[in-house]
Amino acid sequence: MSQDPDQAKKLQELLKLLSLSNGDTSKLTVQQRKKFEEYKFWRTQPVARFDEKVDNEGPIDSSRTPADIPSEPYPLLKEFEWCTVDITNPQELEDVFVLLNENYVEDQDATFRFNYTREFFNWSLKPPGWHKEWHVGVRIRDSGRLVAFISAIPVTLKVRGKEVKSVEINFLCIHKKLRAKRLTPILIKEITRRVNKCDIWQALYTAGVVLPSPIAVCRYAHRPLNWSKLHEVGFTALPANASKTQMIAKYTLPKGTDTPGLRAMKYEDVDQVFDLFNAYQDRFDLVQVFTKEEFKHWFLGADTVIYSYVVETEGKITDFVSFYSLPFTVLNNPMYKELGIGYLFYYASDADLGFDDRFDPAATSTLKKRLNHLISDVCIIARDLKMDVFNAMSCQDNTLFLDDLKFGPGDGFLNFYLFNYKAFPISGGLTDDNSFDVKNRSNVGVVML
Ligand SMILES: CCCCCCCCCCCCCC(=O)SCCNC(=O)CCNC(=O)[C@H](O)C(C)(C)COP(=O)(O)OP(=O)(O)OC[C@H]1O[C@@H](n2cnc3c(N)ncnc32)[C@H](O)[C@@H]1OP(=O)(O)O
Repeated sequence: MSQDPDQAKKLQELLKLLSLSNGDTSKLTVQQRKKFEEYKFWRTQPVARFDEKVDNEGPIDSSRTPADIPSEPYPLLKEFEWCTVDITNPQELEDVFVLLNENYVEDQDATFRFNYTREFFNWSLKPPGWHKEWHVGVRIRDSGRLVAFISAIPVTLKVRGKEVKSVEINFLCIHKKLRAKRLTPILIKEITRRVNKCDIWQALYTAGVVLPSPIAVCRYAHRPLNWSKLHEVGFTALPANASKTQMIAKYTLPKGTDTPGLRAMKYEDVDQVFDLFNAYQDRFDLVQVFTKEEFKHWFLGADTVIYSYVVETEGKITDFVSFYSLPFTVLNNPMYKELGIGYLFYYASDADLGFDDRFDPAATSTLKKRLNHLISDVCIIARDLKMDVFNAMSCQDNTLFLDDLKFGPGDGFLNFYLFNYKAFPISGGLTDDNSFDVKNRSNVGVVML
């Protein structure tokens, strides 16, 4: 790859964007954070200070009821107006994905963009119990143009065994031209108001940026499925000591899957998979509790977005795995229009369910073997669906297979936050030097889109 300064800068941005670092952690910077007092907005919110000692887990402020919450939206500058985005209306849905596709994440040279689709939004923003009022937008009063968005969906969390009625906040986005104008705090206060009005006081959210205060930190990992294409579009560099042929050989997967009984999940499987899934999730300290209806939505609710598979042996389902698709559009490239990207979502296996302790060496070894096999097959399925890279995080039991299956640690970290809830830290699957913690794994059992 040529290394003129522009090219090098671009490459660096791209690596940051998808965090494909080929396992090179030497350039990792320690995440910078301000002092708590310098977070002008966050210091006013019910969140823990950095390194605050937690005595008891639970709500920070539980003094209010919906009647104490204002009925009117927060004031905005007169050029702007609030809107509730009706994503069942094709034009309004279009407004959201134009905003996100153009402003959510993009490298500076406008070479790549997330290619959010209608199907993706219908799946991610309309789970059972969704509220229209929780799809909050800001429009320019004169033109009606949507320039900011934030969303909440209802979820039930379980934090170390305690159920917490919450929302998940996602897709916060402000048009590039309106950045650094303190619109974010207003959007957050407005969505908080709308959620509080429904008598919900806690939220889960994730961000790459460090805010007060993460309860867990996970790291991205990337498994190239089509190394030549990733290289050709400038996503991944050729290491100095390797040839292209060697890199292609390194990442070549077997021709077909080889787990007997592996097949796409069907509606008829839901009862069995639901029980297996709940039994498996029980091991983690932070999970989302799904109703059966939610389970169907999240795992079977959107063709071409969510892919779910099971392993069935003599009528019994022993394993379940799912991943979702969120491609990048490649702009201005003569050869490629799109990069296919798969994201590991939830999975479950009965491999170690017979053990009392998941860290028992025999339990670890049996689950590790099973997961390596299963996820390797999932990578093959993803490759056959024309995905070019497969992403996973260091959460769940993923550290048991990430290194073995050639997932390279990314430059990106994801911080997990709870709003208005104090909790002891939860391990995110990382050691002190930020490599994957194979021994202790992670106790984060929630996967955020
Ligand atoms: C009970 C119900 C509760 C519901 C609410 C729960 C909380 C939900 C919280 C939201 C969860 C979102 C989950 C996701 O969707 S994370 C995804 C975030 N989106 C993107 O990265 C897309 C591209 N970026 C943008 O659109 C903008 O850069 C954003 C909107 C991110 C910031 O725009 P801008 O750069 O123009 O900033 P500002 O001048 O308006 O505002 C500056 C203030 O905002 C604080 N800031 C910056 N980034 C984030 C961030 N990602 N979460 C929370 N706070 C953030 C910052 O520390 C500062 O506060 P303080 O340092 O002075 O204190």
